[in-house]
Amino acid sequence: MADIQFKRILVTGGAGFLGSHLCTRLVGEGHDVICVDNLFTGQKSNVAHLMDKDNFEFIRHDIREPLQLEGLDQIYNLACPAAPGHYQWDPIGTMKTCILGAINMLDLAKYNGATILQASTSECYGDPLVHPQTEDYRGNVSCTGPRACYDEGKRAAETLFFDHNRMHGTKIRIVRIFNTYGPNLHPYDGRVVSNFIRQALAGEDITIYGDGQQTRSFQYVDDLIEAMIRMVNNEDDFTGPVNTGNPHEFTIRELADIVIRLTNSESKIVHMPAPVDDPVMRRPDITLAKEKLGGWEPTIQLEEGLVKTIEYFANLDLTKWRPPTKNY
Ligand SMILES: O=c1ccn([C@@H]2O[C@H](COP(=O)(O)OP(=O)(O)O[C@H]3OC[C@@H](O)[C@H](O)[C@H]3O)[C@@H](O)[C@H]2O)c(=O)[nH]1
Repeated sequence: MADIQFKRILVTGGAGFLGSHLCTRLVGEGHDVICVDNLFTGQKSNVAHLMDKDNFEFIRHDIREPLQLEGLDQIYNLACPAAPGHYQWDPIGTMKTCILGAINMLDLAKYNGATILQASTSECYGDPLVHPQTEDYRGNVSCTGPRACYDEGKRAAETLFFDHNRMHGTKIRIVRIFNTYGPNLHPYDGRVVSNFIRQALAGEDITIYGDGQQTRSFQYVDDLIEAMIRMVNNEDDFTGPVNTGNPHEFTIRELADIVIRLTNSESKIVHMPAPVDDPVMRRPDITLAKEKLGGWEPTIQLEEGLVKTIEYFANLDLTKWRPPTKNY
């Protein structure tokens, strides 16, 4: 029998920010891609350019419900609202997506003998007391605060992945994704990069929450997609968890100044109250990713990535976009 080069790959959250980039890349490589999304924060327009391809299929489905599919080789489990405002809008629903979604997709992976990747998060480290964050740091996470539905949901999903692996031998991969940005971010996503760019382009006030001295490390989406693909296809059965992020760290005030400069905006900066449990600093240690993922490291630095993202936002017709919730 001829060796089949292309794989059948399920991407949950495939119409979302990250999922749409992943689907585009996998379809372009000739794989048979099934995109599942409930379209809560995902958008059909993100995958519109794939709809007429023979090797792409879109299914509107919520992974909190079981899904039966045959012949899968790989699953990328990306489905979950990721912006704090939107994941806190229905916190019980978010936790169900993390936990029931993980169980349903793990069972599907087991049934198919597929390798499954979990999109985990730097939020597993909570408001970290270790800096930069290494994978063996167990985190400083509130289990009762408003972020817990996501932080603890994602932590529980990691637990389920490892238990499935230990109980059933399911082939698992876990990446902990640090703040990521790029085209296809929802204009009303509510996270800092999309907010600042949207505000700057419209000449509206730039909303810094708190004093702006908190830090984040911003990864351009293409670098993340490369890391995820290398992770799923690694032949050492390296499960992770592995950090993927860009270790260059910026204060939120610095980000605001860069966005204002790159957009030639006349927007003013205003300060608003800091969200509860907002992490004070965040930066990935990517030593493990470099070692295990064939020397992977980010190739696109902040200004270059922001220019591409600003260009995307400048061409959006905002009258065609509906905020997923009022929290943006
Ligand atoms: O308009 C805004 C939005 C956000 N911010 C601040 O910018 C920082 C980053 O906030 P974001 O909402 O973009 O993202 P966070 O880092 O808080 O959470 C993210 O972390 C990693 C991912 O897993 C998730 O996508 C998300 O939870 C925070 O300090 C936030 O308070 C602003 O100052 N103004």
